[in-house]
Amino acid sequence: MSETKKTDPVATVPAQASAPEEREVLLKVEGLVKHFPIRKGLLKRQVASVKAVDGIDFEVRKGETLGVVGESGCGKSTMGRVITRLQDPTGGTIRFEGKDITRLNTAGMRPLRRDIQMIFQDPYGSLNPRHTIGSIVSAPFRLQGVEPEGGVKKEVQRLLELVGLSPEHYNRYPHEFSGGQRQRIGIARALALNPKLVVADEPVSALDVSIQAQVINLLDDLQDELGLTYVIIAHDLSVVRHVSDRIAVMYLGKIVELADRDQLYRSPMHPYTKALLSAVPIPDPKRKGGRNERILLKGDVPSPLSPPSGCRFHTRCWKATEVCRTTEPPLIELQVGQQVACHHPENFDDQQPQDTVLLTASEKESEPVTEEAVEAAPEETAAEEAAPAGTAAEETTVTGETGSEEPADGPGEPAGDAEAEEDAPAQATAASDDAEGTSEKK
Ligand SMILES: Nc1ncnc2c1ncn2[C@@H]1O[C@H](COP(=O)(O)OP(=O)(O)OP(=O)(O)O)[C@@H](O)[C@H]1O
Repeated sequence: MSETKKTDPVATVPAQASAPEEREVLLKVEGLVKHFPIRKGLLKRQVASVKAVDGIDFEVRKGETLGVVGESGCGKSTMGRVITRLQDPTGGTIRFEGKDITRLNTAGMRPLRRDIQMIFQDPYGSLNPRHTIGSIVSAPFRLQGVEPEGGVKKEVQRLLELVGLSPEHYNRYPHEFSGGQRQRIGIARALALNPKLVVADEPVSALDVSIQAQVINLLDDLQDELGLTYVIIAHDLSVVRHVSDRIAVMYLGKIVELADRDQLYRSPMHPYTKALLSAVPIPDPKRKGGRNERILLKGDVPSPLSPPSGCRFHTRCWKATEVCRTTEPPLIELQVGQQVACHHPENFDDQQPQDTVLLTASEKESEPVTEEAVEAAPEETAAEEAAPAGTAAEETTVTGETGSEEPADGPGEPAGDAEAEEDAPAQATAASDDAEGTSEKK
């Protein structure tokens, strides 16, 4: 963890020797694209595609935590599954420790399955109820043919202790545990093979708020102890706040802002980031004076089937002008440690100062309002977790690449994706605990 985290109340961690930006790059993603084809008719002709991830670039350095946030449907989970190669990308490249892993097949990925692990959202669905905890946590050893020193049982018991469970839980079954404990079991399984990169997809969103901090703190402690690198996906900025070194904000398949955690919270540059942040409760009322307005994002996230032209956020942005409608802003580093894709950023010089006339729609769109006004209409905050209207589910039948029909509000199962089945069969069936240390989402 970086030095910046020392001040966090929930994360008291020792400072690392080197600053995050000096550490070696572990994962590098360039131009990453994942489109899901939509097929219709008897011949299953492709008629459109869901642009879940639509050209994103980022890197993750050894020992750091990258938080990824955004509203539901913006492509976070898809990004997570593609970078772990549970799903194949449609385009772009993924490099892990300098090696191009974008097109590796199952056999090629096999040794890397030890190094790259995923923790999923649902601690209830991800553990096979018929298997004992010992069998679940030892699955990665079986699958990789690894015999730990001292034997599998001893190692599994050590892992259980590491995640705060008792070694005596070895012979118990998942239903005997609470949600938080089950997520700990999932974490123990993910850590079994001593991975270098852990991608955690909404690791606490299915848990009680009171338990969330404990699990996040556990991940944080484990990172220090084991030198792990994390990508933590969350829809809520307050979840990633305490553990992230840097945060990427996604909107409709794009990264709109990627910045050091403190910079992002102190002076967000993308209006969307500002809106998301304005909905995060401030725990310290003394600091409230600094931020007493919330931004109510009106309307829903547009459909990823046909995202808006230019800047994808322009249909909901209160600052949008003509250039936003016509020209996509590139993600550029406007300030050291802060990349933004916006023509009219907040807290920085306007990038298109000549373009001053607001789009008519923008004038009516989201706007800063006072806390009092928000309290009168709390249901419209940016943090709202409503499913995006106009997603594939509502508009048409979405078929995965197998041609199998699946609802678009929950289509993220690797098993519904032919590519995933072909190239990562172990992960596609992870719910049965037979995955190589991973667990199934939802
Ligand atoms: N297998 C699939 N087939 C078709 N569309 C899909 C598939 N998986 C995801 N999508 C669509 O891709 C878009 C992005 O989904 P994704 O789950 O990645 O978003 P998210 O930001 O993680 O949202 P959430 O927080 O709700 O999981 C959504 O519109 C979703 O319906």
